Amino acid sequence: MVDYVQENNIATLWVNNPPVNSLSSNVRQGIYDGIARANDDPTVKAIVIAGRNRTFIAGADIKEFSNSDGNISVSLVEVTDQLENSSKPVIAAIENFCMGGGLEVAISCHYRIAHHKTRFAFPEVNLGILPGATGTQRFPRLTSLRFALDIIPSGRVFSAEEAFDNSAVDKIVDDKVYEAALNFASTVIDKDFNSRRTSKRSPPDTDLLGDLVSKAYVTNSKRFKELAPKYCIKAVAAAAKPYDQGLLIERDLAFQLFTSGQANALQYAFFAERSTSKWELPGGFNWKNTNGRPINSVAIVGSGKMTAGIVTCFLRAKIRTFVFNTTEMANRQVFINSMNILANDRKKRRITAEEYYIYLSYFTYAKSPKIIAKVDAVIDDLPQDVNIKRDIFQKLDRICKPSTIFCTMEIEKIASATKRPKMVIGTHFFAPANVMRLLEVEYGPETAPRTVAAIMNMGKKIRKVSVLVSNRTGVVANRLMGVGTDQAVFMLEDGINDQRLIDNCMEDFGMAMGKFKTIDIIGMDANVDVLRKTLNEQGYDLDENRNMVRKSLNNFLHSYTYYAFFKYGSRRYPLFTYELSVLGKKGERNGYGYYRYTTENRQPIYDEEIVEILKNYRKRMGIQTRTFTYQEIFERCLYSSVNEGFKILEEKIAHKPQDIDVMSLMGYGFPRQVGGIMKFAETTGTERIYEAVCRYNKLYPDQPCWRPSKLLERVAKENIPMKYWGQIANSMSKL
Ligand SMILES: CCCCCCC/C=C/C(=O)SCCNC(=O)CCNC(=O)[C@H](O)C(C)(C)COP(=O)(O)OP(=O)(O)OC[C@H]1O[C@@H](n2cnc3c(N)ncnc32)[C@H](O)[C@@H]1OP(=O)(O)O
Repeated sequence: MVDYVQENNIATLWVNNPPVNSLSSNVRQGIYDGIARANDDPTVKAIVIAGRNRTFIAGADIKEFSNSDGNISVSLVEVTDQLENSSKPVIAAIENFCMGGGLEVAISCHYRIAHHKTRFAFPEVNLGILPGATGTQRFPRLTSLRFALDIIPSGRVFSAEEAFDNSAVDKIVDDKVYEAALNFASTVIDKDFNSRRTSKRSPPDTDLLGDLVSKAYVTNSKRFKELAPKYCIKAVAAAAKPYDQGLLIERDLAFQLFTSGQANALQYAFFAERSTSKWELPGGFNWKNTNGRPINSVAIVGSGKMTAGIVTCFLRAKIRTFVFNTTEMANRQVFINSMNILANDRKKRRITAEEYYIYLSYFTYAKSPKIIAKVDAVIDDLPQDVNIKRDIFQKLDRICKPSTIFCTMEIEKIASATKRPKMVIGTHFFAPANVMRLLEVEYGPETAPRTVAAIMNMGKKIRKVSVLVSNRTGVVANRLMGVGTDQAVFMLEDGINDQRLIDNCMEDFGMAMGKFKTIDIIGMDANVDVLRKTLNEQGYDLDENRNMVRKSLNNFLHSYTYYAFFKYGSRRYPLFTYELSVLGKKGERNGYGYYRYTTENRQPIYDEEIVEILKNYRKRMGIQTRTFTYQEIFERCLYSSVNEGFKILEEKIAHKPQDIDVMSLMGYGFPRQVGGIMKFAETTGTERIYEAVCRYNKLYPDQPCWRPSKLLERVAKENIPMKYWGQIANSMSKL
């Protein structure tokens, strides 16, 4: 784990713990013992600490936080103290990742040499903790309170150049960092390095503490539903005190965070996100035993609201991207929109000017389908008309090379229209595609495992978190969270006179956005399209029937029929959204939705008109209003999604609860500090949720989302821990 190598009078401690050299217990012990050995050896005059696997250290071993292997070794605090107190100078040779505990190790050394491409960060805040191995005390002393208050509460990654500018590293090299560190070590041998002991210093800007702390509170306020950002600020502020006092404050705050449920949920989310790439198919094919051809070129066919967002994902990954539309104007518009997205990235310094031009050079117009004949994948962005899609994909089937994969959301309909059903798969991007990291990948009954492998690898290449699901009815993430949205609409219809009440309840819980604000952002049309499609599949024409009713608005009999129609058999549908859309409300896009929006300010404004429309609607529908408790709002919006999540598992649409959690976190702004909708179920208690689901099922028999999932029932009754839910679902007979 840590190799000790001596060359002339310099000892090197090589940290070797692939893939990212995390500071597991053996590594900590290895560094500690290595420093002691070098200090005891009179032939050693200086020590270099470096990382094998072409990286320094990416931090503490996160797995050990919740799952200690029982191996008692030194703590990271003891390691950092041991490094600083070394009687011989210690030089850190830093490359690739220097994060969290790795950065705490580096700043406890006496000198730091870094490769110019190193990525530095204190990402602890994203795991619900703080740099509790003296990082909050040493970092501001080495750099400044200003820089530490920028870096530690935000967790943002910073470059070697920024590190150098803020005195976090002493030298940057373009190549061979280890050799540079050895050379540097030979220049400091026998020199006094006492002033290099970080804990002995004071931050250079303690006089500015008040202003800096206030600024940090303002900058990070959006994340204050999480405890860690606030605690990070408090801990860094304590660096203005004498070191020992500051350290006590750091320990106290770190302990509180470590034992909080939020830290547990955030660390769970870290691994859940990574677990989605370990996909499995029912036949035993999986990410390990299946290879897919690399996707080096794609064609996006058609253009809509999301096209430019999707295109830029591929451009940023340097994948040749063809945009194929029948009109030159449509192609040009996609190019302009993509250019605008990249220009914004450049403005915000997410990419350099050079990268901007390189990325754009991967864009190509395709005026004729022949130009895209050799692409590795075609992505469907055509209008929602299945006949148009089938027609175009039939043509492409004849033109494209046999290995070209077709990505569409209409898997079965396109598969049956082509001679390559094995090469047809679903890819669902979430809007805005250039920002949202979730990619839902859907396999159909005939999709080949190697097609799945190719598209899952493509997802990784374009930096998406790809979740594999089986194709049944539409987008799985929408199904998961959509049931909660329907509940919100029903409660509004049934008596809540202020949409903000439901939205505030969800935002207080930590959702990025309330249910009605989400409908407005996604767009009324998109929401209504789902409803229209569902009813159409059952032979019911939503618009035709509404027109019929409109002609006789005050006719009670007709209204009653309308209501009965919409209950459609015994099922209730969230029609108020449709009602608003018919009145011309499109959501944020045209400024009118459940809220109002102005062109200057896209913040939702409460719209009293909604209550008036509601009152008329209720009258027409014969709805008797009633009151709602906060608890009912909370339970109906969230527990309905939990029940749906269990159904998605038992129907084998998703493979494991982590996949469902990632969909809720990355597709719908579920609070990360709760871990995801399934983790929420575990924390709340499945028994409690099951009881509520059964209760609502009795109360609302016209809402099928409350039929209790068999899996939830079993898990609740037998009190089964979450780690077995996927296994149990897989062992249940297919529904
Ligand atoms: C009073 C108590 C005092 C104790 C104080 C302790 C203070 C210190 C705390 C910490 O250091 S917390 C950890 C801080 N570091 C991080 O959060 C970094 C996490 N890792 C990443 O962000 C990324 O992995 C990366 C380093 C940027 C690399 O990204 P890349 O996309 O290249 O690879 P990944 O797929 O993300 O990871 C590969 C592989 O490695 C596993 N892994 C990564 N980091 C860790 C880690 N810190 N601990 C354990 N495992 C880690 C990751 O899960 C992947 O594994 P597999 O999924 O492939 O099995």
